[in-house]
This record gives sequence, structure tokens and C-alpha cells, in this order.
Amino acid sequence: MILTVTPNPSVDRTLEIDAYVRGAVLRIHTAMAHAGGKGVNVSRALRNHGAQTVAVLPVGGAEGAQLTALLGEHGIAAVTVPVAAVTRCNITTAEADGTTTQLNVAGAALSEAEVAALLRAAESQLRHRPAWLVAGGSLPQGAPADFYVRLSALARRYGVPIAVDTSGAPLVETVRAGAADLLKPNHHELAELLGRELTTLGEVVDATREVLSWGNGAALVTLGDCGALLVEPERVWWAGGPPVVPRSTVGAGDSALAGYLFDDAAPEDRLRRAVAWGSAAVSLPGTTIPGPGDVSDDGVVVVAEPDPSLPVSDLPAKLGSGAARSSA
Ligand SMILES: Nc1ncnc2c1ncn2[C@@H]1O[C@H](COP(=O)(O)OP(=O)(O)OP(=O)(O)O)[C@@H](O)[C@H]1O
Ligand SMILES: O=P(O)(O)OC[C@@]1(O)O[C@H](CO)[C@@H](O)[C@@H]1O
Repeated sequence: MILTVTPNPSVDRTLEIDAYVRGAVLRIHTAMAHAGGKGVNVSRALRNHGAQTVAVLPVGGAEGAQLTALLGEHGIAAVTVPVAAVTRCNITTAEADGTTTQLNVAGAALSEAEVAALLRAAESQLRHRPAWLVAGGSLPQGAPADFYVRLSALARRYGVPIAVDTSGAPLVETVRAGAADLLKPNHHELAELLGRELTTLGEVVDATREVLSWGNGAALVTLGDCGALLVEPERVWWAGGPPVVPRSTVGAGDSALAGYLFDDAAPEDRLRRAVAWGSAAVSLPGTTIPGPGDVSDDGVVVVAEPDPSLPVSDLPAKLGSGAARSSA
């Protein structure tokens, strides 16, 4: 079983439009709602592929009730912690050319008692010794920036490895405390964390290893349409898939993380699956999370110890060839 904790979940609303025009009246082709939040999406991806998972999350108000109902529709086993604040709705516009714009709400405040209740709910599931704890997303107001560090301490008490996918202050707190066995930043979050531009593959790998040297285990660094890196202290792999016509990129990173964690395969096979699941998510509308029928790892190329001098933006073109495939 894989346990996920999403302190700031959302009802994700997606509006499909031709093109975004500021100040205009825009006609929506399709509007849809999905259960969202990073940990929730990881649970959805795992569940779609038949893996056991439990999602822990706070819910409040009418949107909280809708989120609970959506989780039920997705078949997710959820431990919901009732809170006074109304669960947020995040809005995405998905344009016909594949541009995805996310409007993410801060999320209403949790009280100290509600934060403590969320940690207790997580601990009650950790007693079942899940294979992984996945902690994902931003933190709601009222949750301390070191929330994931506290969660990590709990996970370690039960011998459960923890994967963390967050950004901003909670990411700083987590990595500085060496609290993660696996990190899932994208390269922009990594650049923001270290306060420097990361242009080449070598710069991304060095930056990641700097973060690992603070006591974190390994990192799955996703690179959007340029694939993903799996970085360990001594080894590194890159993987990229064939070009995809994007429909909505929301949930691609979560699907990639779920693909990585799905089972205990060799690192390069986990990375291949991460990229296959992430790429599949991009071609699906809204926060639709792929299942086995959507995913294929045909054409996903994995390269061990890729050339550090390559610009990240050149990776699919330079490494995604048949010639590179043999070096995996
Ligand atoms: N435009 C794209 N075309 C093809 N594959 C993509 C594209 N965007 C993302 N992917 C795939 O999905 C994976 C995760 O994407 P990305 O780096 O955007 O994650 P993220 O920023 O964490 O996303 P999110 O927070 O929305 O879940 C990538 O490693 C890649 O395999
Ligand atoms: O605001 P956060 O917590 O950083 O991100 C929340 C979110 O954008 O992440 C998921 C996609 O990864 C969406 O389902 C959700 O709306």
C-alpha cells in the first residue's frame, strides 16, 4: 500500500477554451471537475493501475463534500479530516494550442488542532507500514512550513520511506532538514530553491546532488516536455518520451511520481515508467489521471550518465534517438 497525504487538496476545475484573451468574454467549450491536489493525484494514478493506496486529506464545506464524492467516484480509499475552512477550487484554462494556465488558490487556514488531527490521521495509516508515504503539494495557511519535516519524522518512526513533492518554503524546510527519501521537484522549483539558473543537464544534476548532500535520498527531477532525470548521489539517468500533443499538463508530475513508486523495479525501469505515465497525463483533459489503457512506454528512451554539457532544452532532440537507447 502507498499512503498519500495532501494537506491542501482541491477540486480542480478545468475550462477548455480556444485561446485566452485578457479582458474579453470567453466561451467555454467544456468545463470539468476532478479531485485534485498532488498526493490525491498520486493515489488516483496508483489506483487506476490497480495498486493499493490510501489518501489522507482535510476536507471542509461544500467543496470538501464534492471532493469526497469525487474521490468515491475514482474509487480512492480516503481518510478525510473534517476542517472548518472550505476546501479550495483551483482553476485551469486549457487552450486549444495546449497552453495550460493554472490559477491556484492559497487554501483556507487550518487551525493548530486541525493540523494536529491531520498528522494523527497520517500516523494511524503509517501503523500499517505502507511501502511509501507520499507528501504532496503546497501547505494551507495555518500549517507550519516544517509540516513535511514533522510528517517525515513520523514516517521514520515507522520505518516508512517518504517522497515529497512541494515547492517554496515547505520545500526549503524539507530539504534543509534532510527529510526526504525521494524528492520530486521540477527543474524550475529546483532553480528557485537554489536561487540560480539551471540551463545544462550538468547544472541540474549538480544542483540536485547539492540538495541530496543535505541528507535527502534521491530525486526524480521532472523537466516538462524535456523528460525527467533520476539523480542519486553517484548515478544519474535521463529519460524522455516521444513528442506529445498536450491537452492539459496538470497532474503530469504526480502521474510521473506514481509511475516511479508503483513497484520495486530497477531505477532505470522506474524512471521509464515515470516518463510514460507523465507523458500520458499530458495528453488527457483537465486533471484526468492515466490508467493502463492510456500508457505506453514504447518510444521512451533511458540514458545512463547523460552528457552533462547538454542544454536541458536540447535533451529530447539530442538523446531521444535510437543511438542513445543502447547506452541505458
Ligand atoms: N508537454 C509535454 N510533453 C510531453 N511530456 C510531458 C510534457 N509535460 C510533461 N511531460 C511529462 O510529464 C512529466 C512531468 O511533467 P512536469 O515536469 O511538467 O511535472 P510537474 O511540473 O511536477 O507537473 P504538475 O505539478 O502539473 O503535476 C515529465 O517528466 C514528462 O515525462
Ligand atoms: O497549489 P499546489 O498544492 O502546489 O498544487 C495543487 C495542484 O495544482 O497540483 C495538482 C497538479 O500537480 C493539481 O491537482 C492541484 O490543483
